[in-house]
Amino acid sequence: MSVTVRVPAKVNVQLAVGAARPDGFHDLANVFLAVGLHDEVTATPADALRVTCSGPDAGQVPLDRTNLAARAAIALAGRHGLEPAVHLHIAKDIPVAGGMAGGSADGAGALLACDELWGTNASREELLDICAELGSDVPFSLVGGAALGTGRGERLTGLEVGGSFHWVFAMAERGLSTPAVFREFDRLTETLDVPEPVASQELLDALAKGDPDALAAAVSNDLQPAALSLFPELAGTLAAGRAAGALAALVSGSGPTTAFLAREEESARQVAEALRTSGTCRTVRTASGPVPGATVVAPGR
Ligand SMILES: C[C@](O)(CO)[C@H](O)COP(=O)(O)OP(=O)(O)OC[C@H]1O[C@@H](n2ccc(N)nc2=O)[C@H](O)[C@@H]1O
Ligand SMILES: Nc1ncnc2c1ncn2[C@@H]1O[C@H](COP(=O)(O)OP(=O)(O)OP(=O)(O)O)[C@@H](O)[C@H]1O
Repeated sequence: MSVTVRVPAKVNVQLAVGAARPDGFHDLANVFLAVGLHDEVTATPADALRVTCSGPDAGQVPLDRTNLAARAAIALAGRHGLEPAVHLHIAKDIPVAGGMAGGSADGAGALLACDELWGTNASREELLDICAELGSDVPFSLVGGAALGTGRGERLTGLEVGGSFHWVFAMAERGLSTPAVFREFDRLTETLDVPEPVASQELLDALAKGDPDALAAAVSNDLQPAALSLFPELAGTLAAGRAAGALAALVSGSGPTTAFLAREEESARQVAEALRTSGTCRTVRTASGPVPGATVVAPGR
């Protein structure tokens, strides 16, 4: 018997960042959109906890108890008085350390897979609680679609989206550490008055209408200057996508993946092709969103 769960990546269409809090985290107005790049997590009974990973970036994924999938299994087992005796296999297609919540997706996926495998029947509320303990992005990986995250990004309100948006993602030659990008944000804003983060009404309206031009005019990422400061070559990738006709070009979350919004599927393909030949990135993918969050795809024997 094993259970497989499919979990999407995310792009942040707005990431408004407040000043550092006493606990080191930052309050956010974080508008997430789940996009059609997926990891799959398969949970199979085993003698002891074990994590394996396949896919082009598998070598960069830790296979010990720091892996978010392992931490999710340990957290669920702990709450239900069980041993986390499970083999978790991650089929990884989401770029690692790319700002697309790849590790978070695996945490949410493992949690749902183990809940199904062990019959723990955790309520949605308990699952979301565990997700929030694992990381700020993990609750969104569970729910998917589109949502506004407040607090450190873990308190979610679902958003209506009136259509599908077409994206191109350019993966960079190396990763960026999320804490390092937030630290660089703190350094760059040290002498500034950082306002309270608020969601943009124009952006929420654009999502609700499904209007790519309006969304392109409203996207923003307060972490972008920090990501560019740590990884200046990303400016060249953003320029190449804009020159190829992208409606908007931005760093995805803490980066270094860059995201390009296109009006339709065909123009997304053209932007992707231009980026592939630009020599400014490692690989290029297209994906649309919103898509559903963590979903059981194969419960079975
Ligand atoms: C940049 C985003 O991906 C945007 O969605 C998220 O804010 C980051 O979410 P995440 O990777 O799940 O982050 P966590 O594992 O919760 O935190 C990693 C580190 O990022 C920083 N961090 C994260 C979230 C937040 N609201 N403020 C922060 O300052 C902290 O240094 C924290 O130690
Ligand atoms: N299941 C996992 N998959 C990938 N990385 C993981 C996983 N579990 C832990 N990690 C660690 O987390 C680091 C960040 O990886 P991840 O792919 O989650 O970054 P990210 O997509 O930038 O995250 P976010 O967008 O949530 O900030 C990796 O360098 C790795 O050491």
